[in-house]
Amino acid sequence: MGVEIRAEGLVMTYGDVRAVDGVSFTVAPGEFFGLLGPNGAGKTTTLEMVEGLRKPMGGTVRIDEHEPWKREPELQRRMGVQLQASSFFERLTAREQLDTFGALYGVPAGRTDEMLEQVGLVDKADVRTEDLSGGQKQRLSIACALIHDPEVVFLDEPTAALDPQARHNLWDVLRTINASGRTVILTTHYMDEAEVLCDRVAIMDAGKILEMDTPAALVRGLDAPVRISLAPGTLSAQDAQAVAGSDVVEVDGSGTTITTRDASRVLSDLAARDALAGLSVKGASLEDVFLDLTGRQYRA
Ligand SMILES: Nc1ncnc2c1ncn2[C@@H]1O[C@H](COP(=O)(O)OP(=O)(O)OP(=O)(O)O)[C@@H](O)[C@H]1O
Repeated sequence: MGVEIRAEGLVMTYGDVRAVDGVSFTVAPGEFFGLLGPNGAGKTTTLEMVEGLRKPMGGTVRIDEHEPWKREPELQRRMGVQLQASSFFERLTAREQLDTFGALYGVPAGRTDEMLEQVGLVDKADVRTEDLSGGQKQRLSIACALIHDPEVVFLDEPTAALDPQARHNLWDVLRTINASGRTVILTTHYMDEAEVLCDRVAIMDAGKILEMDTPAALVRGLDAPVRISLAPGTLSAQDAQAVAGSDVVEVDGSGTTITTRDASRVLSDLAARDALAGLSVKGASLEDVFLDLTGRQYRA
């Protein structure tokens, strides 16, 4: 279960636009891999080459020993590609969509119920797809991609336009998919999503990968200061300045914030002063890494 993906020097141009400009990465069997980047970074085009929907203009991609653009049936059966919600068959219910996709792959009866259960759509089984909410359509499209129990799953912005509750529900579904050993590749604009789901991420911009590593390693590599906040009245500005290890101190109506590169020293001094009321410690996140690399907020 789980395939290996090797992309080397992938190139795709549209006229003058080098949409993908020499992209290389490897995804290990069972890994959860994220492609991150602002609009137009080249994520979808990269994914389409890996899925075999586009033949690379340069470079190679292999899924195990196969070249995906050749679309060999043996490989197709092992791949699940999340369709855009608009690609559903017209006028069918959620159950009928899944039955139809299942029939195409010759999967055993009963699989539809399993999938409805997995994506939390049992009570919507008999609703026509055009009457489902955006989030429900999104989950149904993932169920359709999984109906034939593929070893690798490709998801292009699976949680786009979902409310926070629906996003979190979908994260659970994606974790379950990956926990069963499948390789998962997803693109996303959401840094928090990548941080919690992905084993490794590649940050792309203008057709190139800028950095690739585990989210934790990327955050560590940033070597960013930590912000330690305390409730109002816990520590005066003067006392906060005197805390061992504190670099910058800000005091306002919401409390005292100490910025430091030596959080353990600051925290042990605060503990010694019995000044820990309302403590919150905030380190850098993947979003800070993204900002640092691209010089801007992600353009979601
Ligand atoms: N079919 C196409 N014809 C011409 N240009 C295209 C085509 N598809 C993509 N592009 C261009 O290639 C670049 C990369 O697009 P791509 O869709 O791969 O980026 P993306 O990172 O997936 O963006 P988004 O986050 O908006 O989906 C963009 O400049 C885009 O305008």
